[in-house]
Amino acid sequence: MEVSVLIPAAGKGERLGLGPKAFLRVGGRTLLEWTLAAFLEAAEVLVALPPGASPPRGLRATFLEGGETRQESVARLLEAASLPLVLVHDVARPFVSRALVERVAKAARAQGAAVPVLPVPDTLIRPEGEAYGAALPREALRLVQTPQGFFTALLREAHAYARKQGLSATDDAQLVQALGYPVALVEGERTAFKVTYPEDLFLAEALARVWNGSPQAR
Ligand SMILES: Nc1ccn([C@@H]2O[C@H](COP(=O)(O)OP(=O)(O)OP(=O)(O)O)[C@@H](O)[C@H]2O)c(=O)n1
Ligand SMILES: C[C@](O)(CO)[C@H](O)COP(=O)(O)O
Repeated sequence: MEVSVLIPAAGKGERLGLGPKAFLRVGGRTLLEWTLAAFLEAAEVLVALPPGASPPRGLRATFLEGGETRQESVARLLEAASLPLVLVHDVARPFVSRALVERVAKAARAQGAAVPVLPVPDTLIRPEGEAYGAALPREALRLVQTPQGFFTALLREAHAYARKQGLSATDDAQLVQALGYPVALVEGERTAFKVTYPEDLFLAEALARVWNGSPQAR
C-alpha cells in the first residue's frame, strides 16, 4: 500500500504505570509488534520512540526519537515521510485490523483526511462538581480512534499552522480541521481500543489470545 505509516510510540505510559507502552508485552508480543502486524503491506513505516530507547531489532520500520508530546512526535515523523499519503496510528492501539487500515486509507486517498469513529455506548454527562450534572446527547457524539489518514502535504501544512498559532491537540484531525479542511469519518472498531489504564490490560491479554487480525467476534 503506497502510504507512509507514522507510529507515535514515544509516550511514557504514565496512566498505565508500566513504562513506555511500545515495549509492553501482551500475549508474548510487544504492543509495537502487534501494531506493526497490521501495516506489513505499507511501503514505509516510521516509528517515534522515547528518547534514549534502543530500536528493536528485526522489525520492518525506521526508528527516530519522539518529542515531548504526541503532536511533536508526529511532527518529527512527518519530516521523514516520503509518500503522498500518511496514516498516523498510536502504538497504544495494538489490535488494529488491516480492514480498518484499508478503510481509512481509501477514504483519505479520496477525500484528503479521514478518521475512524465509534458511537458512544454509555451515558455521557458533564458533571457539576461532585453532582451528576447534565447528560450529553450521546447519539450526536462519537469516539475518535486511529489510524488517521491524510494527504501528507495537508498534514504538514496543519502541523506548521499549529506551530505558528501555538495550537495543541490530542489528535491530528483537529489540526487539519483548524485549517478549515473537512475530515471524513469512517466506521471504527471497538477492538482498536487504546491501552491506557491498568484495567485495559485485562482486555488486551484476553484479546491477544484470540486475535486473528479481524475485529469480528468468533
Ligand atoms: N510524547 C509522546 C506522547 C505520546 N506519544 C504516543 O501517542 C500515543 C497516544 O498517547 P497515550 O495513549 O497518551 O500514550 P502515553 O502518552 O504513553 O500515555 P500517558 O499519557 O498515560 O503517559 C501513544 O502511542 C504514545 O506512544 C508519543 O509518540 N509521544
Ligand atoms: C489520538 C487518539 O488516540 C484519538 O482518540 C487520542 O486522542 C490519544 O489520546 P492520548 O491522551 O494521547 O492517549
